[in-house]
Amino acid sequence: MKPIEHPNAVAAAQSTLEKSGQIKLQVEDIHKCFGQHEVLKGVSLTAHAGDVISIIGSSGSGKSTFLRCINLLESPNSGRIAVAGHELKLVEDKKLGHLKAADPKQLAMLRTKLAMVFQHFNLWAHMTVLENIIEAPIHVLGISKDEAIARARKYLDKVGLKGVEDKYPAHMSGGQQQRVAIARALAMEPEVMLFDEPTSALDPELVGEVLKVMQDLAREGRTMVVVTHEMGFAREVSNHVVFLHQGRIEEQGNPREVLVNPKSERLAQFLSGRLK
Ligand SMILES: Nc1ncnc2c1ncn2[C@@H]1O[C@H](COP(=O)(O)OP(=O)(O)OP(=O)(O)O)[C@@H](O)[C@H]1O
Repeated sequence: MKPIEHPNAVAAAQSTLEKSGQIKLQVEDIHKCFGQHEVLKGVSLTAHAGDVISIIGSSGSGKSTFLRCINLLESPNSGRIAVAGHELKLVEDKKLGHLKAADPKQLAMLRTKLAMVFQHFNLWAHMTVLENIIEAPIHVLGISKDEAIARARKYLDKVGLKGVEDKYPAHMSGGQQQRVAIARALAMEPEVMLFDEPTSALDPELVGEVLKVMQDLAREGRTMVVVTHEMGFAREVSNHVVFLHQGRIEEQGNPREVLVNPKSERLAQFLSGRLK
């Protein structure tokens, strides 16, 4: 793994990244404890442009915590994070014993490049679909309202939801709400999309419509990191699978190798009965 560049060498980092095939996300040696419980024991990940990385593992193995550490929704105890060549400058919060962003503005900027799609959609109930989507592009990216509305329409169209701009989330199915959440993430035009179990809260009959949208995004060359229990998605759509076990990467690689011929006994056990 190439060393992550220091933030004050951003220009140099960008030229290095261009040469090295556009690394969009580089996360190195993340450790995370909740009290005495060490949930992540040194997890690293590199996503190049167009990679679709599935993170799989048993319940409690640390998948969501790892994803949340990438955008600092959880604060890691140690580790390094770089997005599109910009390393996030982290300093130790001595009182709390974990890392925090040295510069909140840099964190805000990096978060615009990392859009997150949550298990429970996290749409604002008091806002219409359109308002949900245009809020961050206007207030965080600073684009005009007209441009934000144009983006919202474009990405609603992409997720197969035309004409729903004025609806409220409560009047939509879970699958539709999740597709709105994906459109909202797309409207930030991020470098990397992070998905935290995006279909786990859906009724089984609604899972397919969300997976189809994610498959289309993958085909378009979007860079995606997906925590998932959908082994079909991991096998058919992703180009890299990471199997987490008790906070460590137990095995990773090409889905056809990892999921069809696992080397690790634990992975074989995890997969038995899950692969159809
Ligand atoms: N905020 C928190 N405070 C204390 N412990 C936490 C917190 N968040 C997660 N944990 C613990 O960390 C461990 C890993 O949780 P995490 O949600 O990352 O696992 P997961 O692999 O995503 O599981 P699942 O597939 O069930 O979502 C679990 O033991 C969980 O109880």
